[in-house]
Amino acid sequence: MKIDVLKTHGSCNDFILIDEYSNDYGLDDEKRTVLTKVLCDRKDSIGADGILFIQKSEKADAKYRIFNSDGTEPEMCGNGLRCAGRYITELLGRDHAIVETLKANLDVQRTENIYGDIQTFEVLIGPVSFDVHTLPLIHDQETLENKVIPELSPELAFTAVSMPNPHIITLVDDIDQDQVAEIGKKANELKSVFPKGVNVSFVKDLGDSKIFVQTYERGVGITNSCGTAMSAASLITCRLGINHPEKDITVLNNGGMVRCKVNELKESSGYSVLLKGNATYVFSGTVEFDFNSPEEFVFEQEEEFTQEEASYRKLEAYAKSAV
Ligand SMILES: N[C@@H](CCC[C@H](N)C(=O)O)C(=O)O
Repeated sequence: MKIDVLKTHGSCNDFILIDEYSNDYGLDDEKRTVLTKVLCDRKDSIGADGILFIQKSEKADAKYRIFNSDGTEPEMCGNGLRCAGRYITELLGRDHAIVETLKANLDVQRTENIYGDIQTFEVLIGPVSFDVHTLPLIHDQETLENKVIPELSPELAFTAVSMPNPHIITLVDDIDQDQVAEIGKKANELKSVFPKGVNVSFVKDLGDSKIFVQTYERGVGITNSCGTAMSAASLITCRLGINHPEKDITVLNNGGMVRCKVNELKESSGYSVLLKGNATYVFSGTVEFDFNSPEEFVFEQEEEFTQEEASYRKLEAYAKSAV
């Protein structure tokens, strides 16, 4: 069968988008898992951190499901939601859409460019919960805030939060990528504490409402950035009194930069986080795929979005100079 694919990225967290809204490819979850594992392989395939499947919805304008590169399906993906949101709004000919995700229907909206002429979208991340059962995290208290998890590390203090996918966040003076990889891998092997795995982020405060975030993603590994992690990190710095709710926080990462704004929800005394950033198209093409011999797929590239990529390189350079 022939499947149209679109390569996109949000802060260089990259995804292959497959439109099941307009096309009936007859996919079921087993096939989606096979497609994801084969097409996301960076050595012998297109390569990506995950696949975004765009589908029709009975509750919202459209639905998106994200599969991590290892074939697992998480509850949510912030960078992916901006890319899916751009695609859905373009498909529907609008600037705004409500998108169904596994746990909530979320708002996606085109917004002012984050830098130069870069197409920018904002998404409202939630529901947010500090209740350890929502991750889940096996712990003897209801919440874990700025505390050591002895099985993971004797010295790093973590906060656990679901966005609604599971995150633990630690604030450090300097980020050592090898340590992020080591602790991230360990946390995801520690099933007695994190039965469903966890995204692990290290955060450095740069002052002046700026932070740098590096994440080890469940189901992927180290990525250039993770949207829900950057939203969680912004929230945690507000809880620690480093940053402030209702004020833009610039979040730098290895793939560029986004802006987050933490909203305090008066009615529930909870939070949501507004995540603003690029939704960039890289190339489109088709994949000739036979599920009986998945490894023998043939990919043909059709269009390269060179202007978008060139504009994004300028943002990357700016973000590097801002660290
Ligand atoms: N990259 C994402 C998060 C994707 C899901 C994550 N790996 C998980 O398993 O929870 C983002 O931008 O939020």
